[in-house]
Parts: sequence; C-alpha cells; structure tokens
Amino acid sequence: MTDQDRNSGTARSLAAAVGLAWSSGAGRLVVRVVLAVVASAVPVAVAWLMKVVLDRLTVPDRPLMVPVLLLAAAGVAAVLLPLAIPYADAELRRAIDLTARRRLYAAVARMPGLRHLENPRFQDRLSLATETGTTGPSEVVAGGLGGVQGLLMLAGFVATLAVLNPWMLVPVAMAGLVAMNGQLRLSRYRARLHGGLGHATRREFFYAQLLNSPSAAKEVRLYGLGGLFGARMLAELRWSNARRRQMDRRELVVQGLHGAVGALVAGAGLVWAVHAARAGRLTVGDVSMFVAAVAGVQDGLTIVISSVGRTHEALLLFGHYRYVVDAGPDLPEPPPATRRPVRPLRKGVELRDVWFRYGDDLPWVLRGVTMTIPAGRATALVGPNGSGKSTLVKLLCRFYDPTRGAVLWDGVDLRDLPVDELRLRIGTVFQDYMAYELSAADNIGLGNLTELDERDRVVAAARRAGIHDTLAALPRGYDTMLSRAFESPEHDDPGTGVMLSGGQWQRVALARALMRDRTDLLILDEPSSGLDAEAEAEVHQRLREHRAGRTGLLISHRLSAVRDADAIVVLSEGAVVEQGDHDGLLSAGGLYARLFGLQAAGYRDRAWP
Ligand SMILES: Nc1ncnc2c1ncn2[C@@H]1O[C@H](COP(=O)(O)OP(=O)(O)OP(=O)(O)O)[C@@H](O)[C@H]1O
Repeated sequence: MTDQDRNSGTARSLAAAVGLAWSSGAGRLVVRVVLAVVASAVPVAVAWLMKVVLDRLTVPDRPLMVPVLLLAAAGVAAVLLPLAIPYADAELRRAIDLTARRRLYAAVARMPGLRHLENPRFQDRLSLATETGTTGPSEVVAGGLGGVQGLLMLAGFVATLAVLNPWMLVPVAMAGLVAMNGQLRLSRYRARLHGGLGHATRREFFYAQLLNSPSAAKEVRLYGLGGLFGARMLAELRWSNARRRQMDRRELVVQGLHGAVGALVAGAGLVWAVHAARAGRLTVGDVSMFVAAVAGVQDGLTIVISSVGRTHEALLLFGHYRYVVDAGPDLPEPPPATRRPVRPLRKGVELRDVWFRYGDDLPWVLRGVTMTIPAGRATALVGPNGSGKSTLVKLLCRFYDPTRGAVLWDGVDLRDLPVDELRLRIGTVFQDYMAYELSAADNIGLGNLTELDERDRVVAAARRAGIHDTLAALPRGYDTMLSRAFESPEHDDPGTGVMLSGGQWQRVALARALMRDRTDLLILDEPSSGLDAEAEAEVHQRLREHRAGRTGLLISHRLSAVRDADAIVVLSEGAVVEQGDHDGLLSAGGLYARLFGLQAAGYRDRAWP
C-alpha cells in the first residue's frame, strides 16, 4: 500500500468517524467543542491575568479588583472543566458507541450468506471491528477535540512567547515537530500491532472460553485438558505480550526523548528570563508569564501530539470497522430484470450439475451433483461423513451459491429469487442446531417470528416434535428459561432455569423448524441422532404424518429412518453415486446396500455376553 493510498484511506475514515459522531448526537458534539475551546482559553487567560496582577501589585494604587476577580473566575473554570469534559466525553462515547454497534450488527445481519462469516480472515477483522472499531469514532472525536484544545492553547502561548522573545519559538517548534513525527510513526506501528494481534487474541479467547464453559467442562476434566489449554492460552498471551512490550519500549524511548528535549528548552528559557529580569528588560509579571508560556507551549504540544497519535491510531483501527460495515452482501442480489417472486413449490427443487468449494484454494466439496427433490415427496440424502450433505443443505437455503451449475426452485435459479422470500418457504433442522439460552417458548417460536407470541402455535409445534409434555411440566411451563446461565438472585427459585438433555434439545430444535409448517420445503439434517430408539421411532412416525403430501429432504446416517422415503439419493465424495427407493437400492447391491447391510448386521448378529 502506498503512502497516498494510506492517507486517502485515513481521510475517508476521518470523514466517516466524524459523520458517525454527528449523526449520533449533534448537540452533544457541539457542547463538547465549546468545552474544548473554553478549556484551551483558560490557561492562556490565567497566565495573562497573573502577569497583570503581579505588575499592578508592584505599582501602588493601580486597580486590582477586576483582574483578581477574573483570575478567580478562571480558577473556578479550571476546576470545573476537568470534571465537565470527561462527563461530556462519556456521554458522547455512549451515544456514538450505540450508533456504531447498531450499524455494525445491521451490516453483519445484512449479509445473507455465510461466506464472510465462515472466512477466518473476515472473522479476524470482525473481532477487531467489534473490539476496537465501535469505540473508534469516539476516540477520534475525543482525540480530535483534544488536539483542537491543545492547538488553541498552543496558539495562545506561542503568541505570548512571540511577544516576549520570538527566538524561543524556534527550539520549541523543532522539538514539537520531531515529537509529532515520532508519535505518528508510533501510532501506525501500534495499529499494525493491533491488526496482527487479532488472530492471537481470538485464539486466547477461544482457550479461555474452553476453560470456563460448562459445555466443554466434561471433556476438559475427563481428558485432563485444563493444563494443556491453559498453557496454550498463556502461550498466545505471552506472544501478544512480547509484541506489546516491544511497542511500550518504543513508546518509552520516543516519549522520553521528547520530554527531555522539552525540559531542556524550558530550562534554557528560564535562565534567559531570569537574566533579562535582572537586567531590567522584563518585569516580575513578564517572568511569571514567560514561565507559564513555556510550560503552556510544552503542555499544548504534548496534548496536540498525543491527540494526533490517539486519533491516528483510532482511525487506523476504525478501518477494520469500515471494512466490515462496507463489506456489503456476500451473495449477489437478483438484478431487477431477472428478479422473480418465490411461488409455492409445485414441481420441485432441482440441483443441476452443481459444483461447489468453500474457497478457490480449497478442494471441491460437491462435484457435479444433479438430483431433484420432487414437490410433495419425501427425499432422503445419505452418504459417508464428509460427502457434502450439509453443504448441499447450505446451497438449498442459499447460504452459498454454487461455484458452477445451478439450484432451481420450480425451474427458477435461486439466484433470481429474493433470498428472504425464499427462506420463508424453507424450514430446517440443522445438524449443528442452536440451543438458545432463552425460554422454551422463545426457543420454539423463533422458528417463525410472525407467530413468536402465539402460544397455541408454539404448543402445536412442540406436540408434533413430541416435547410438549416435557415443556409443560417445567416449573414455569413454556416460560421456563432453558438455561442456568442467567440465574436470578433468587437462587432457590426452580423457575429461573433448567437444563435439557441432548435429545430433548433436539426435539426443541425440531419443534422450531415445525413452526414453519406452512412452508414448502422441510429439511431435516440428522433430526434424530440424539434420540433413543423408541423416541426416534416415535419422532419419525410423527414426521411421516407431518410430511404427508409435503416436500421434505431428510438426511440421516440411520438408514432405518430413511427406508420409507419416496426416493433415496446416495452421495459419496461430493457426487451422486446412486439413487432410487429402498428396495431398488438394496437389490442394486451398491454403497447403500453395503451400508444398510452393515447397520442391520450390527443389530442382528452381535453376540452379547
Ligand atoms: N465452512 C467450511 N469451510 C471449508 N470447508 C468446509 C466448511 N464446511 C464444510 N467443509 C468441508 O466440506 C466437506 C463436506 O462437509 P459436510 O459437512 O458437507 O459433509 P457431510 O456429508 O454433511 O458430513 P457428516 O456426515 O459428517 O455430517 C468436508 O470435507 C468439510 O471439511
């Protein structure tokens, strides 16, 4: 990246950050600017008033009351401003943070697919955007206002110094320029460091979560993984600390040099002022103001330099936020010319020579899959681990587009259909379904937001999934929290939360998908893997009744569950290797027959002691 690109990127980030601050609360921003201006004027005013008071003190009968009263007023302002400014900053920060988060999460929610979210590089930038990006604009504003305040104060004292001894300005300005350059380099280095730490920080967080999470606790304890994960977490932390230490040392050197040069300049100035006063060229008031002016210039420079550094660094980090917010959708919208409404499924969903891989540098997962899920029929998809079944589900829900080939809804390419309309017509139980730490009713109702609060619909879905009796018997029925993570202070209240078993959770997830029973396509990816034999048979019986006349795609490794499907498609290494009904596939003697034979033998022939 050239310096020019970098500068224009920083300028765009600056404009975006200020725009965001303005739209979050113009009034608060104006108040904060006024406070910055007043805060910069107070020290200059105090220095001048002090000079006036001292000079008048040495001459009898000169009126003193007005400058003394003004000095007292400036003193009150000097006490109140350091309290008011952090308060105004915090108010501004809260408002900006709210807007920044709203925009960030809206941008992520606007990504209809999974390509961005499943990309580790995007995840790194997203975690940086979440961690530092949302505070970026308030940092930019606070840093910018600090800079304005420092600059105004600097201007006042520079003018004062110019009146007393213009030559003093030369070393002061040189020391300032050197420090400013050092600070800019430091902030660029610090932002690069933050960017480089993103991955290590995520790994560290990942290990910390494993050590703390109740869901990982069983394996962590049984396999004695605590020490290993702890050591790996600390290794990530040590690695990040080493880089942070390097940064701190650079900062120490640059800021130490700046401070030493500043102190030398101030010392030399003081020697000159004392000599000039002795020689009668300066009054006592002049000396007092000179000392205040040199200190003020140094302070002003320090404020400007650190504000520039802080703003610059915040802008560079804000770049990650802008990257995520501006990333745009990860699936192309259908162009208006070819965009078609999603009609109820009449013929079926067809995959036509579908090839797919997750990235250009990754292997093919689907290799020329051609198959049809006919409307009103139950189709089963089976195949060994890693053969691409769940990936195919992702394409059906249009989380990804095929790399080659097409998925057609009644002959219309999914890419020509509005994705949100399409998804309203699909109900899915994913293999890695979610267990929301919410109430039982919410866990089911989330499957259809328009009916979230319709208890009878929620109960009907729970009945179909065979989980109604369990949920109705909970301490607060459907309003019981399915989690103990947010236990209320009334610890002995059993209604605060319960834990479900794996199979019960699976039924809840199934009920969630069944909330969309008016949809056209029901996809069940391993819906019964956690159920006991009786429960599985019962759920499949219910699903058979529910499926009657509907379009369904059932994925299961338990071939007994798919044997009565209208058609069974067998996938192996990303390709369809056979399809037909259960009897036809058995007599064909291919992969399906072999897998079915193995499972059946497992039940039949095992000799138990
Ligand atoms: N997000 C992803 N990024 C990269 N590769 C992926 C991703 N998801 C899945 N894969 C790869 O795609 C291949 C197929 O995975 P998929 O989950 O579709 O198989 P499956 O047939 O559902 O397997 P199983 O029966 O074990 O559930 C695997 O090799 C897997 O590593």
